[in-house]
Amino acid sequence: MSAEFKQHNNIFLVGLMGVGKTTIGRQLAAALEVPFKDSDKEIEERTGASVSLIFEVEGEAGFRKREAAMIAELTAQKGIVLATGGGAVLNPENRNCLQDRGLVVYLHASIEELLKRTAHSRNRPLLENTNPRERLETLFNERHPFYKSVADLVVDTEHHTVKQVVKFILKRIDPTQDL
Ligand SMILES: Nc1ncnc2c1ncn2[C@@H]1O[C@H](COP(=O)(O)OP(=O)(O)OP(=O)(O)O)[C@@H](O)[C@H]1O
Ligand SMILES: O=C(O)C1=C[C@@H](O)[C@@H](O)[C@H](O)C1
Ligand SMILES: [Mg+2]
Repeated sequence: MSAEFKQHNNIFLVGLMGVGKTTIGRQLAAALEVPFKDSDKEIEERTGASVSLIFEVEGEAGFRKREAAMIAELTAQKGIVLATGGGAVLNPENRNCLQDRGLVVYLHASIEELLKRTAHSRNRPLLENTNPRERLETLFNERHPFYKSVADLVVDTEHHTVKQVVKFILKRIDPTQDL
């Protein structure tokens, strides 16, 4: 069984908006029969406001503060699958929490694919009122090194189905599992 997983029994998913953290995280948690947590959703529940509204009222800096507190709290738990916010890796303390407390999986897809997946999305304030392709490219260039630096495993979600990705991660946790 993978050492990073065994110590805390946690899986943390990182990657850009639309890459599949929530979709894959839910299915992975169901397969492992453990709770699924979504950092963005936990922040919304705690605050009583959508991510978009938090950005509007408190700015990105206000959101990042709430996110750092939430990442510290959630990664302190054991036995969860956590979908992090796309920008969580920007903060060095978040990166330490993720690296030290679970198996970190970087989900990856091309900008082209992410554009398609986020085309009709709401509640992604960083893609509003902007050229989404340019914005995603900038975010990718800025964040890819951070995603890579925290990741124990990188998985392509563009050329594999959700089911295949889940199976791949499960195998990595426990290679002896017959899936
Ligand atoms: N192979 C795949 N893996 C993951 N998602 C896929 C795949 N193929 C298609 N999708 C679709 O892509 C979308 C991914 O969105 P999802 O909300 O899971 O991403 P996210 O990483 O959580 O984004 P955000 O950071 O904005 O919360 C979903 O609509 C999902 O059905
Ligand atoms: O990529 C980002 O910076 C973000 C991604 C979302 O998950 C949310 O956390 C928020 O919209 C910011
Ligand atoms: Mg999500």
